[in-house]
Amino acid sequence: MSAVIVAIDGPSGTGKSSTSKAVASALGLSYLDTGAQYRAITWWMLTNGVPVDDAEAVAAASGKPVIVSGTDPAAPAISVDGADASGPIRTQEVTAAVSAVSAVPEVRARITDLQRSIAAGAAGGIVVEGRDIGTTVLPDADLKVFLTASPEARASRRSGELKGKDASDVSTTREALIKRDQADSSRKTSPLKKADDAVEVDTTELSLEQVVECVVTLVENAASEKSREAGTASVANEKAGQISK
Ligand SMILES: Nc1ncnc2c1ncn2[C@@H]1O[C@H](COP(=O)(O)OP(=O)(O)O)[C@@H](O)[C@H]1O
Ligand SMILES: Nc1ccn([C@H]2C[C@H](O)[C@@H](COP(=O)(O)OP(=O)(O)O)O2)c(=O)n1
Repeated sequence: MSAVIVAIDGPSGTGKSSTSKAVASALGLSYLDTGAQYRAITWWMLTNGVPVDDAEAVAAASGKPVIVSGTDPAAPAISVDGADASGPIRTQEVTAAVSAVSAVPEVRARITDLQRSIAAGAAGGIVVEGRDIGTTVLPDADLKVFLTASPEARASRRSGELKGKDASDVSTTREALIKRDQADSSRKTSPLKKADDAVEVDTTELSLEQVVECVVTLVENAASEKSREAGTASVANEKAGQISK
């Protein structure tokens, strides 16, 4: 299969991470979780005493942390200043602060550069998941998928991950999700938005396996289209070469 670049965007709990990892593993592609990068920079701000609601302070510190992302879908990894950050970036404290930090333009510029260089270095192709991959980070991606699901489905999936949950957890999770969606969709710089040329997949009534199957087919079709175009372009170049001789 040709080295395809796949962008998977959508709000929280639509299945981006699970789908992207499974699709990348099935097709031998690299994988990048861009939400983990925004969580990592947020965690660094919190642990270094930067007031996360002060956009100027966040902007001034945005170049300091060294964030390194792994791209193996079977072993997602992220470190900050050399320390493994995969556990700490999933705390409630980070989740509550990440929308504010990721709305700061200097933070986005820095993380976007990092994402583009990782994608450019993935010689065998990559699945990149986030909020603005199709619209801003990789607007020339070979395939763009926008996952959606009802707020109820997303909240019940997310609260299903919590330990010792009770009935009130679903509604609390639902409120927190909706608040984060609103913040992520209404920020000025690169908001959460479906790209015009993205394929929208509503996952509300689908199992994870069905979503993975659907996206694998979309990627395979995009890869065939890409190699067909490359073939057509090389024939055209050959012809142009013969004409110019
Ligand atoms: N189609 C689906 N049906 C049921 N559960 C799902 C589906 N897709 C994902 N999940 C589950 O929902 C939770 C959130 O999925 P995740 O991939 O982390 O979403 P996102 O990355 O969009 O926030 C995970 O526990 C995952 O296993
Ligand atoms: N490309 C991206 C990815 C994530 N973000 C921000 C906005 C999100 O609320 C946070 C966290 O993203 P993450 O994908 O980890 O969130 P969930 O898995 O949905 O909880 O990061 C972003 O602004 N742009």
